[in-house]
Amino acid sequence: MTRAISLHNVSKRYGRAPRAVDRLTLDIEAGEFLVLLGPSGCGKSTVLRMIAGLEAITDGELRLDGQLANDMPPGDRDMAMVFQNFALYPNMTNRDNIGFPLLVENPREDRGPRVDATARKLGIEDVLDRYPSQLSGGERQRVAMGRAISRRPSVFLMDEPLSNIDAKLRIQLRSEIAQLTREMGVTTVYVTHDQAEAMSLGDRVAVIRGGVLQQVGAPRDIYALPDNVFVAAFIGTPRINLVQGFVHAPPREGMTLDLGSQRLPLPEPLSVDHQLLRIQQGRPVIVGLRSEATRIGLPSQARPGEVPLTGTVANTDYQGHEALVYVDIGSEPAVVADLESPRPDGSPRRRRARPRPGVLGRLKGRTVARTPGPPLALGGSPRLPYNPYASYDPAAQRVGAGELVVRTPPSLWLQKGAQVPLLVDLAHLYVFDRHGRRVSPAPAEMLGEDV
Ligand SMILES: Nc1ncnc2c1ncn2[C@@H]1O[C@H](COP(=O)(O)OP(=O)(O)OP(=O)(O)O)[C@@H](O)[C@H]1O
Repeated sequence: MTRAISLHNVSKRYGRAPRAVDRLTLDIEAGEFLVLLGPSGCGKSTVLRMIAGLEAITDGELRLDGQLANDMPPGDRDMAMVFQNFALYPNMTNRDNIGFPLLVENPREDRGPRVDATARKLGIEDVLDRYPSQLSGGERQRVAMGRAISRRPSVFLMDEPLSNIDAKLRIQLRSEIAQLTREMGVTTVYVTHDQAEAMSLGDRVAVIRGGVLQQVGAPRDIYALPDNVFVAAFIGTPRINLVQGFVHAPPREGMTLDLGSQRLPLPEPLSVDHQLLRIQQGRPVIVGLRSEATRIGLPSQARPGEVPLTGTVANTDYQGHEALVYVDIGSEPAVVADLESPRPDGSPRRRRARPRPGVLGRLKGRTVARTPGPPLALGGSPRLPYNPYASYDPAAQRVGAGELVVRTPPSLWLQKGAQVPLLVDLAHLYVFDRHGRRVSPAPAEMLGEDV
């Protein structure tokens, strides 16, 4: 059996603190694999714990298969949880750990066949008679998974189950989890801060920020059409290039996006999306270009839909199969607050090196993190005059200088400071308004479509 989970306007407040989860509405279909994705402290685990019944719901409704379940005891919900720290009983063998939920369910039943079948599924038959301390991290997590699946629950709740495992094994276990849960057809709610994990696992991904649901959809859809700048920045590697801009649309002249020292011309006749940008005339906007939107090429090599820019190579990041070239186009970065909020308890869980906003961005980030509704996009460092010959400043990289990341073949070696011609594919251009909402491609409601 598998069950549908429905959260309607669910909030959680701990004492007098602002809501850790703020009016969350989400319908999870029976058999669906839904990922809750967001930065540390955004409320993902709290949502999971409320679904499990381990945390009381302050406001709103939780329904399981349509039945109100706010006050249903955890034991009656038929859910199994897998945590990041494995949570195995150290003084029990792995066999007993896997069989423990079966023992609780029915002490008289012979657990052997089900434990063996579970272990076979997870490839851990050889370690059943050892203790958890005698296993590697990956094996321990498989035992934890085994304990969760042995009694065939109707829902799996997984809280960062792979975050204590090294990168290579994590990818292997990730595909094992995907296969296992699909085979079993059990509704799964999976919490992670890792967007790559979310994109590869989820039927749908729900992006949360500061306790507020930002967007929910299939991975392809939220990548292609992020509702706001936070979702755009959180999803995708390398991170989307975000720079500050202005819409320049004088009467009887072509429309351009002013990116600082350069302008991006929008080709005539204007597409519907670009026509609608006229509303933003004179207002600051955020221009988003994913790495696949930009390539190095001469204006004469432009394909239909591509427009030229120029830039200066700021840095090259050799990746083996490709190189990421950071090109300074003389624009100002748009810093998105709260992409990587520090863990409140300061514990070292899942730290990843990422460009961090400057002090101003971090301070502003704290104030907007709890802002319900669309996130604010904040300015970066003060604007400096564009100097193509200026030497590369690594500090500028850390605060997210207004550079474009361009993917190139690894054989192309570009020297720092070199001037490069760029071609921007306008099919991959995003524009967000000053509140961070996507305005191009135009959202369905702007086009008068049903949403
Ligand atoms: N028992 C608690 N008492 C008070 N505050 C809490 C409690 N549990 C969580 N919080 C707060 O609620 C907020 C959301 O926490 P939660 O653990 O749900 O976030 P998260 O997105 O799962 O973060 P992480 O990925 O770091 O686990 C945080 O600000 C956290 O400090």
